[in-house]
Amino acid sequence: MHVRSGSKSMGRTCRNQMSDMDFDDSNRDSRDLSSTSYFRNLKSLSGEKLQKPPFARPSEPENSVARNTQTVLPTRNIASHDSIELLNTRNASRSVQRRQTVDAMQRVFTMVEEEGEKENAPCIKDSASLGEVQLESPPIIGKSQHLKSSKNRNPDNSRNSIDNANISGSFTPKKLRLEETQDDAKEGSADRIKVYVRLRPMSRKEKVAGARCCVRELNRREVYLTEMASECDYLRLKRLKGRYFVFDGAFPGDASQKEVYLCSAAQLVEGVLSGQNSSMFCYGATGAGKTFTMLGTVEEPGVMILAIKDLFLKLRQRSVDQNYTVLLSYMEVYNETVRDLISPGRTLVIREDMKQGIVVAGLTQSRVSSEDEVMALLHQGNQNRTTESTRVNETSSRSHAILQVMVEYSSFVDSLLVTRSGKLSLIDLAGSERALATDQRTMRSVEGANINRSLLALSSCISALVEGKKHIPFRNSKLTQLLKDSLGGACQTAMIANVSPSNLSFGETQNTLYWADRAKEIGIKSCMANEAPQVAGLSNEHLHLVMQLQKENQQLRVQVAQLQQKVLALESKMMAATLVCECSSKVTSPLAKSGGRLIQKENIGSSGIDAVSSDKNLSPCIDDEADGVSIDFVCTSDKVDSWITSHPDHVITDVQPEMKQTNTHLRASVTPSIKRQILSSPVAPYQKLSNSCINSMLKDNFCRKRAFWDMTNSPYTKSSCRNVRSNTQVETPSMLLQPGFMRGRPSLN
Ligand SMILES: Nc1ncnc2c1ncn2[C@@H]1O[C@H](COP(=O)(O)OP(=O)(O)OP(=O)(O)O)[C@@H](O)[C@H]1O
Repeated sequence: MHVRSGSKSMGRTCRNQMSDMDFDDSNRDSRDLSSTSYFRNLKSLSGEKLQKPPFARPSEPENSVARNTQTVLPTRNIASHDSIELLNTRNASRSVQRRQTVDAMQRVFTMVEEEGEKENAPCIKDSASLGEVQLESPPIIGKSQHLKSSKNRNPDNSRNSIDNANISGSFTPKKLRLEETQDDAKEGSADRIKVYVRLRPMSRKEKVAGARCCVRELNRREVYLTEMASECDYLRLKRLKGRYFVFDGAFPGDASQKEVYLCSAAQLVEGVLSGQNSSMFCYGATGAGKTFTMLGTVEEPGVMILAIKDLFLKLRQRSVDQNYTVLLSYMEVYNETVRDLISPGRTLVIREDMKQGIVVAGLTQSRVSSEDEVMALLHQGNQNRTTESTRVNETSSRSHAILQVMVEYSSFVDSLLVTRSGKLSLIDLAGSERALATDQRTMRSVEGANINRSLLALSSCISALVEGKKHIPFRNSKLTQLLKDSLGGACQTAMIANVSPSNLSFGETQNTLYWADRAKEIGIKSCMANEAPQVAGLSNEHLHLVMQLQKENQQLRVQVAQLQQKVLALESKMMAATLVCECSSKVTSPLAKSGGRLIQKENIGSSGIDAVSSDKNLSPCIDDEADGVSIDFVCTSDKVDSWITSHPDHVITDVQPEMKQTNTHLRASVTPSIKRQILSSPVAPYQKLSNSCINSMLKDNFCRKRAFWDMTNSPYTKSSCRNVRSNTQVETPSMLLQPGFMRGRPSLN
């Protein structure tokens, strides 16, 4: 009930405004009229080309018509006139009234055509600002574009709507602004919300129902709304009511999606790329074309898709080394709850953060790197979005959908490397709808009530912002809470008001245009760009060098991290192996006791080295062999043969002449008992070796086992392991400096 009365009150406001425009014949002599505006009204009321009425007086010369116009319809200086209002000749008889109307139309028609030839100025001058598409200004109605050219007109505008009413030849002055000039629009648009209107084509359903067009787009900025009964029905002209609205842009039914995007949202994408927050939302009655504008279809993608494509294109062009991050989130406000559309689940909570502004806690932020990924996420989100068939729209959105794209990238600005970040919010609001008295309280009507409630809250916020109130009731609904940044913050904001052209939706269209007109007055705070210069005072060349070095540094960091990981892995393996060896040298394996072979894994011979160190006679080194205990030892070369003969069962795996050729390095696979014999017996065939011999042998062995140290320029590198031996005598390779590495390593002296 509250909702309905609210929307009714809005309607009443508009109706009252309309009734204010009724003519009053008693003011006839004192009224003013801007002849050009009057002409425009007549034109717009009477279609493409105003026909001369059949009962006009053709014999009357044109100059006398113009003179008469000056007399009957005194024309003030155009610059001093912002609006016109035609008053109703209530007391005049019907025939007189009709005659007056027709006379006035004819006179003004002639006069304005003369004026138009003199002025002949283009209507839209700033089409270059629309990007690639140079919007022309097709004159929808005759030469009304002539009327737009005067810069002197209406210098102190803040509201741009024009009210008029019945056309009966009676006029009364009304202080309403006629229009903004292009320059005014440019100046004023910097610090206020930009508002656009988009008409959709008449639907098949409306055509079947015999609907007529009640709203027209004029010269890409103005919209004329009229309740006309028939465009050619002059008999009823007196009853016609109409109103002009001037916006930042107006799109007719046949405007393409690209045109709409370039004119309205492309500059928001630019804003985001320059480090600002931008947002855009579509507002209007159900079935007016909001979702079509925002999402569009596969053949005709809407603003969301075009903006994302544009964003990625520009990011690739502008970011240094493709260094950019794009995060995307998609949510809906359904029945006053916020839901994640990418990962649907629990309802989300809105929080207000001092730094970040409005934040939705727990909302998924997906990192995306291409348009295709965004499309996939959008598709996924739209499948989760709540849409239902309603009386008016077969695929009616039952929720407000909000797509947020966070961007961060680095680029060069005036030889400075700058990192910028911005947020783009694209919002497809659910449509307001009229609940009928006969409607049952179904889920649809509950949804409708919630939608209307949030839109009512939005209109309250708009009113409060326009009136400059201290308290803005953003907290009245989830939608307004989420839109707080867009409406009342430092954010570039654009609104597209979608309207149906059908006279069957006159009330909704009037309402939408009214609120769109009000929204135009909402100021926005100046937006500070979120940008951080990285290096100051360097030439371009140096900056490139810095970038290159940063990149190399990054790569090296990755490599170092990878190597560190490898080192740590090896270190842990070595420590484990050391422990196993130490245990095996102290405790006799049960396998050995049973005469079997002891298997030692990862044995690098530390126990053998220990034995040598303690014994000083031998230099055995126990190695890991899969099928036995391997022992390395050195004996004098002349004893090798006799040792081999006396131990025929033991396989000699390696015989190498030792450095000085006097000793031979032997490796034998032996049983543990023989190994003990070798280790404990100081007698031949083992030769007592000097420390230097042992060291050199150990170094050889050590090197062979640890070939991966080659990369560290180890002086122990053998030619067999590595082709190049380093000349640099580095005692300890850099990688060995890893903490804990030395613990398991034998002393080399
Ligand atoms: N500019 C347009 N050109 C062609 N078709 C349009 C246009 N605008 C809207 N339509 C069509 O009108 C119908 C209703 O549009 P849409 O679903 O976008 O309305 P809506 O405002 O989002 O409604 P609701 O608020 O109920 O979700 C759709 O079939 C859509 O294809």
